[in-house]
Order: sequence, then structure tokens, then C-alpha cells
Amino acid sequence: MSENTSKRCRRIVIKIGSSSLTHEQTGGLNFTKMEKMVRELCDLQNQGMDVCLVSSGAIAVGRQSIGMKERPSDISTKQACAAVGQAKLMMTYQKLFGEYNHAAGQVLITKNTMINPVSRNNAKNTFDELFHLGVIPIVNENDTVSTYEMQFGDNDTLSALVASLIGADMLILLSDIDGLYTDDPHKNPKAQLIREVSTLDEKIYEMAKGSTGSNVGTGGMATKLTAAKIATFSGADMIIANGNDVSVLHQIFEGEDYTGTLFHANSNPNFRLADFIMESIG
Ligand SMILES: Nc1ncnc2c1ncn2[C@@H]1O[C@H](COP(=O)(O)OP(=O)(O)O)[C@@H](O)[C@H]1O
Ligand SMILES: N[C@@H](CCC(=O)OP(=O)(O)O)C(=O)O
Repeated sequence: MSENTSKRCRRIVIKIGSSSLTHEQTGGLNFTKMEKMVRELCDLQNQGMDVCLVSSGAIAVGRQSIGMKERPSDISTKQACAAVGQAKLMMTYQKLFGEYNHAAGQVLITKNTMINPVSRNNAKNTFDELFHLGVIPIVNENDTVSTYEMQFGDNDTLSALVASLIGADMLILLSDIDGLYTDDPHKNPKAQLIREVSTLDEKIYEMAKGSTGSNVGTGGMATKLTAAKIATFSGADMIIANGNDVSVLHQIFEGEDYTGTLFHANSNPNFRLADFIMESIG
């Protein structure tokens, strides 16, 4: 991304996946990484940007707190894990943002929030007011009340819907991988990293596999391309980068070289957020 593009960003959404927030061996929170990410976000806000964080991790963190070894598959166990984990996540974020004298607020969203025009507008007003007050919204799906029929299930799509709703210029997905490869690199060692995508066509969609590379992630690359469609059609650039080193955030916004895949904004005048939600996830 050129320096000019990065400097123009006013409102950004950053999504971090469960695998980037937790230690692979134990499932426990990676405090060092969280602390560094919070510092990066506070610094971006200090530069005058409206910053929104979409954080996964509720189920993974809850599961670890309860001492559950296996990844839960039934919805009620996931809901119970999320109830414990979301509270723990927010407690940690509040403490870390507080250390930098920044305020964070929790916004939990369900598919209903996005489908219903009244609640969608209410959510937008809440985001606008939080930005106005200088508060960093921390968003997750409201997993404890979302059933199979009514859940997004992945925060890639959710983060793109939020980016579209709040009119963000940029969405960054911090993943456990450097970006979009020509194939899943965990399965195909010859897969190559793609640096830029100007048009989302069939060739690109075929590269992304739905399988996740970790024990805690959801969606794999397929949901990231759904997110790319929503974000770019809504006029935002989207970047997939590795959450392993969160200093990639200031590399992006300082116009430095960074490793990742940039999907160029490609505003589509026919794109209507509400129609998209009804067609694809409603
Ligand atoms: N074409 C592809 N390029 C890169 N990763 C891919 C691709 N297809 C599938 N994947 C898988 O997607 C995973 C990233 O998604 P996910 O497991 O949901 O993690 P996160 O939520 O941290 O982003 C990678 O670890 C990789 O195994
Ligand atoms: N809402 C769920 C996360 C779902 C999800 O998308 O997870 P991930 O693939 O780790 O980004 C949770 O907080 O556990």
C-alpha cells in the first residue's frame, strides 16, 4: 500500500483471530502479543484514527479456563465457553487499554443485529457515539445467544460487515498466516503468497480453502474472501497479515514494506449491505 493510501485512513477495523491471541500448546492467552497489539491500536488512535477491534477468542479462552481439553463441537458447550471467555477477554482488554489511558467498550453482535434495519441502525449509532467519545469498540459475535441458525460463526465476515456499517477505509485481518496463498500452504508447500488483489474473480476464490490451520480458528481462508468482497465492495481496502508480529500494523500505516495481501477497495454502486446480508447470511 502506498504511503498516501495509508495516511488517508480515517477509520479502521482490525480483526484478530483466536489462534493469534492464544498459545498453541496450552490455549492460554498470549499476554505479550495482546499487550503489543493494544499499544499499536492506542498509537493509531493517538494519530487521529477511529479504531475498532474485532476480537475472536471467547470460546478458546473459556475452554481453557474451564479446563476443557477437546475443542467443543456442540452449540451449548460453545455458548458456555464463550460466556466465560468473553468476560475474561474483556477484563484483560480493559486492563491493557487502561494502562495506556485509553477506554474500550464491548459491542456484541448477532446476525439479527445486522438483518433488522432498526437494530442495524442502532448499532451504527452506538459505534458513531463511541468514536465521538474516543472509545475503542471491541466487537465479537454474541456467541452465548447465537444458535446455529442465527450465527455468523466466523469473525472474518462479521468484521467486514462492521467495516461496511461504520464506513471504514480499511479492514485488517490478523491471521495465523502471512496472507492469501495460491493454495493452503499447510497442505501445499509450493503455495505462493499473493501480494495484491485488484479484482476478486473465480481464480482467487478457488485458492481459498475453508479448512483452518489451527485447533482454535474458524473459517480458514474462504471466510476471509467473503470478508474481502464485503469490505472492498463497500469502499474499504482489506489486508490479510500475520498476527504473529503485530508491528505489521505500524508498518502498514507508516507506508513501510510489510508482508501481507492487500485487496484493493473496489466500490460497487450496486452493493447494498442489507441485500448482501439477506442473500448470503440471512
Ligand atoms: N489459499 C490459502 N492461503 C492461506 N491460507 C489458507 C488458504 N486456504 C486455506 N488456508 C488456511 O487458512 C488458515 C487461516 O484461517 P483460520 O484458521 O481461520 O485462522 P485465523 O482466524 O487466525 O485467521 C491458514 O492457517 C491456512 O491453513
Ligand atoms: N466468536 C468466536 C470466534 C469465531 C471466529 O471467527 O474465530 P477465529 O477464526 O479465531 O477468528 C469466539 O470469540 O470464540
